[in-house]
Amino acid sequence: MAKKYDFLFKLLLIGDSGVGKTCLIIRFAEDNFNSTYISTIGIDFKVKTIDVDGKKVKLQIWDTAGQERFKTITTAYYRGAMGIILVYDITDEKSFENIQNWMKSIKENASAGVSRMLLGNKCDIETKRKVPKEVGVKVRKGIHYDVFAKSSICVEEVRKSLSAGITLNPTAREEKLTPTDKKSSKCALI
Ligand SMILES: Nc1nc2c(ncn2[C@@H]2O[C@H](COP(=O)(O)OP(=O)(O)OP(=O)(O)O)[C@@H](O)[C@H]2O)c(=O)[nH]1
Repeated sequence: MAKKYDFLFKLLLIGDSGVGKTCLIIRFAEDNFNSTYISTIGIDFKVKTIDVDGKKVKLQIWDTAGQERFKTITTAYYRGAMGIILVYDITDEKSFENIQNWMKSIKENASAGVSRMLLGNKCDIETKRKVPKEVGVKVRKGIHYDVFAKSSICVEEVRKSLSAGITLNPTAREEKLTPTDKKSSKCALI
């Protein structure tokens, strides 16, 4: 059977429980939103194929449970990830403070030099914002986005940046993971 993609990338979403990781993935993969909160148990994934420079790039996006009790299961998936997306809720200061702990967890469990992206979710409820936009940018130094899974507009911006951040290595064999070349990308991944 003919292969439907040229490259496969594995991405992982991490962050506190309830920040909206599942909603972001559903918005990204299915362009949908559901306000009912069903906490993720362990780990799940969705697949989305995007076009980058005329190549079909299959993104396998892993959704991890934010709850502490699933940490042993979820950290086992860090190693295989090429990009890790850290998510916090802009209306929840604690979820932003905890980004430091999630970063520590990346250091301990992921491959060295894995690309990272920081997303502040739920910016549709700007009136309840607790984490100033500038703080998010300053703390992480790299590129940072405020998004909302509730609308596809913000998420579309991230999709474009993800595409720009993915650098396809022409010498890599198909189906092999290709590391993001941070120097040459514009780059959503920090
Ligand atoms: N207003 C608003 N609510 C959101 C947004 N994204 C997610 N939510 C809500 O936040 C709640 C939690 O969303 P989830 O995506 O399940 O959160 P999670 O981070 O996957 O949580 P765990 O699976 O427990 O780790 C749900 O009630 C969502 O409807 C958003 O952009 N705006």
